[in-house]
Amino acid sequence: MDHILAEFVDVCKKLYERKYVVGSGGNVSIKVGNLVFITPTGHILGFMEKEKICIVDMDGDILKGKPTSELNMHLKIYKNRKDVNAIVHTHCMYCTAFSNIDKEIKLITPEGQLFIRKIDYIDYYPCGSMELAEAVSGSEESAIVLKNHGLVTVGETIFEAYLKTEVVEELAQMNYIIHNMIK
Ligand SMILES: C[C@H](O)[C@@H](O)[C@@H](O)C(=O)COP(=O)(O)O
Ligand SMILES: [Zn+2]
Repeated sequence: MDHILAEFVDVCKKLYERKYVVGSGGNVSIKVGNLVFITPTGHILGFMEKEKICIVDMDGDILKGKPTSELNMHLKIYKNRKDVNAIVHTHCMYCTAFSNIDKEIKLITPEGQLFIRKIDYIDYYPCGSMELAEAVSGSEESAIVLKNHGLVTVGETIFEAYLKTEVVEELAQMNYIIHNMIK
């Protein structure tokens, strides 16, 4: 378990380092059996420590700490998708910018084709709301862009969910560059 939590912390720090989140934005979770290990609300991912990781059971009972305000979103995704054991939510700037103008991100790179079957797009719902949780957990895709908010990627492992965040944000950047080159 210790090494799993160490990987969790590493991913949180990398998300912050790569500027996929700033401030206390973003949240991460992993499901191990009936338990969900999840980031605390209002915490800066760049300073995550194992001891700060919250624990919630799949019924939503909080066993440790004060979990993210997006707890319902994480739990609903786990309940709806048995193939998912890890969730990464970030505020990737290029993805979010594309969502603001309702422009789809084309899967133009080999990684995009290989790792991202399709990107789902959902409307804006208030952060932490049950509406947001319902909308995101209703997707069958592994990359979901939240309008004017950010990105959620899911995977069997935390590294798979993390990798998809990197790939989708790179796709968004590449789309942006190409769009501006042909102007
Ligand atoms: C406004 C919130 O920061 C929202 O963006 C939320 O989705 C988020 O990313 C961080 O919220 P927590 O600190 O509660 O995890
Ligand atoms: Zn957010």
